[in-house]
Amino acid sequence: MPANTMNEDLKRERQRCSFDPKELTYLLDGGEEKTEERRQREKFFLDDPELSETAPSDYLSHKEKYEHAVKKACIVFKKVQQLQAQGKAGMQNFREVLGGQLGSAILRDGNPLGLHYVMFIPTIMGQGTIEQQAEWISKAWNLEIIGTYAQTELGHGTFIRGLETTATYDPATEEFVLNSPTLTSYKWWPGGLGHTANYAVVVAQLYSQGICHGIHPFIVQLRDEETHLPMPGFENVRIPWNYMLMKNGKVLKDGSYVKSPSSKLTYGTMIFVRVVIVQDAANYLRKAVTIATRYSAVRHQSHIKESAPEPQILDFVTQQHKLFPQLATYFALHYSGAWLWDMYNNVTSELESGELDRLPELHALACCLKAVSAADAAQGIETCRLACGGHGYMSCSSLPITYGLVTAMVTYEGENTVLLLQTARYLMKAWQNCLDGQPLTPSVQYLNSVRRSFGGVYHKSVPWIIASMQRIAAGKIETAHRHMNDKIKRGVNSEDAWNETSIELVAASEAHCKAFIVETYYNSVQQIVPSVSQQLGKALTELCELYAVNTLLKNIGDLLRYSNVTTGDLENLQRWLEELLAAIRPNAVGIVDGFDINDAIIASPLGAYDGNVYERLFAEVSKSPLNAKPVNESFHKYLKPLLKSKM
Ligand SMILES: CCCCC/C=C\C/C=C\C/C=C\C/C=C\C/C=C\CCCCC(=O)SCCNC(=O)CCNC(=O)[C@H](O)C(C)(C)COP(=O)(O)OP(=O)(O)OC[C@H]1O[C@@H](n2cnc3c(N)ncnc32)[C@H](O)[C@@H]1OP(=O)(O)O
Ligand SMILES: Cc1cc2nc3c(=O)[nH]c(=O)nc-3n(C[C@H](O)[C@H](O)[C@H](O)COP(=O)(O)OP(=O)(O)OC[C@H]3O[C@@H](n4cnc5c(N)ncnc54)[C@H](O)[C@@H]3O)c2cc1C
Repeated sequence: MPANTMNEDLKRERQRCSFDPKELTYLLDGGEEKTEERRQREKFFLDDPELSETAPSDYLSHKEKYEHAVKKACIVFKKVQQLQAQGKAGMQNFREVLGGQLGSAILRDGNPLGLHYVMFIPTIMGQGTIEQQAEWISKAWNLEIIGTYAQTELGHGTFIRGLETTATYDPATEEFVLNSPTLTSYKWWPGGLGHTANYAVVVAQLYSQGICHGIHPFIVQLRDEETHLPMPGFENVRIPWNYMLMKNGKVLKDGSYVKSPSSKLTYGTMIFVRVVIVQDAANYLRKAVTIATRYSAVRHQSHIKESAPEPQILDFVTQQHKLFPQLATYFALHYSGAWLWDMYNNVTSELESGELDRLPELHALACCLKAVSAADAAQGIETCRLACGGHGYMSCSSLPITYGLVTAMVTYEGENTVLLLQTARYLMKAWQNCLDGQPLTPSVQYLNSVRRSFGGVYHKSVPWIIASMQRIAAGKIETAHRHMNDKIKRGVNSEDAWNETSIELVAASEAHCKAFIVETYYNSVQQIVPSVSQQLGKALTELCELYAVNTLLKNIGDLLRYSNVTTGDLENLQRWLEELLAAIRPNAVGIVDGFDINDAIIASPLGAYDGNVYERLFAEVSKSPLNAKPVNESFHKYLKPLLKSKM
């Protein structure tokens, strides 16, 4: 590949961008100094020859991939320790390196230590007493032990009250006896459980004095700390009394049970991970849209005008309509994720002082935001793959693997439909409160105002769109509530009525979440615009408008059903969408440059900063061991005899 050449199209794109991409980078990182720190950190990891790929891991066997990942995870851990020793690694850096964008670039096929950091340690922090934290956290931070989070069983993942593993307290020995007596009670899915972890937080049904007290977390040793040989299986495994994490519910030594202030505090780690997922989903989407946008600026094909040269595919308006909403969705999820992270931290500190009032609202928002961000990011990444035509299908484009990682988010940490139904429970209660004139929590306040006014004359503004989306959400909430109650009035019991109404309940929950995202995104941009250059402010505003208009237009049916919008208004919205695509077009490459994603993290010949797409693609396929010899052995072994036998 010619050294230091920059693709001419990308050069031109960069010249025509109306703002300085560096300003966007600093904004997203939280300041120039933070950008510099991040870049240094990335360099520290990515320039390490032991961490850089010699050959793509696609060509390794399953076993080799695992061993490769463990080796790299250990190198990463040692490097994090070095940073910590220099006072350069805070919690956020830890997250970024062990998971997140940087981590997933280094550990492309997954991080064997991921669950240790994202669930094992947070569970001990959230569910352990001070003494238990003192005992386990430092061991875990220093990797003297490796943990995982073993909740899901072969038979139950969603319905955790149905878990079959039991932990029965024996006051005679002051021990718990753990049992997974059936095939369906086998712990199944926990990350790192197979070969990496030697400890786990095991979620089991607590029995004491003959009474079942529901699910609780226990620390269980899985493997010998020296030999790593597995401990005997889950049949009558005895663990000491203080291995039950007892910050919330507890068993006293005599076997009496002390209830937690809320049984749902046991579910705290799941809320934490759902919050993290919103941010992660956004980051994966921005990587995919960076790849697809740069590629679309470099790729020329077909004609807009027969008389003109083949255009950049980014000039097709349909291509813009595929990609620019994904750019905007990144920002929408980024700001909603940041908002949720703040709320999570505030509510968590309230919980520490015994205040539980805001837990239901946090749970309702974390559930729907996790569901919508995972689904939208997955769909957005798939759209980016499709937007790259055949080359997007190649595994070296990084788009298929990115989609694979994000589509898993739809299922883990609470399957999306199930989580949307959790939010719907909250919304049904909120609507009843609204009807009864009871106070509403901030995220559902809009129900009151929407109930008072059904209409609202179209004007070309995001606040009008927010009001329309809230109207749709309130309409769907009201419809689901009414239909469910009609069934109950007709004699259907409430559980069956819930199930029979669940399609509408899920739709209500999604609509509520989308309205929340648009409003949060808009408020965030309103706050940012005065502090940035006029050019960047304009670009950020256009993206926010695009997200709002596009989201509303995707719900035309709902808009017609729940508001007094006219077909003329819809035409205006369509025109506005097209104007925004045209306005964003000159800045598209500048925006993805502003994400400042290192080429090694992009890891795609289609999306590198220099735009040398074809040269990089060629270099990539040359790495395949299949292409090392001109004739593969299978020709002599199978094809040739077959060809001969036909002659
Ligand atoms: C220490 C810091 C470390 C920093 C991090 C450092 C490094 C990190 C390294 C890397 C990270 C980087 C990236 C990580 C990104 C992604 C994560 C990667 C991997 C994750 C792998 C996934 C792991 C898993 O999947 S673990 C298993 C998860 N399982 C689930 O989620 C199960 C889903 N099911 C449930 O949650 C529940 O069963 C349920 C569906 C909610 C139903 O529960 P149930 O008890 O039946 O409740 P019910 O419906 O009857 O409702 C009762 C009542 O309770 C309320 N409720 C329910 N849940 C909660 C909750 N969580 N909180 C509060 N309240 C809750 C519910 O609304 C009801 O209320 P009401 O009666 O209506 O009032
Ligand atoms: C990549 C990956 C990593 C994972 N890591 C871990 C881990 O580290 N630790 C751990 O403990 N677990 C882990 N899991 C398990 C994960 O949390 C569960 O798979 C997830 O919670 C979904 O549960 P399930 O598999 O039982 O799905 P199911 O509940 O069986 O879902 C199947 C279908 O049933 C529907 N359904 C189920 N219940 C309802 C309902 N009440 N109402 C309406 N529809 C319903 C769902 O919507 C879905 O369509 C992981 C899973 C994956 C895929």
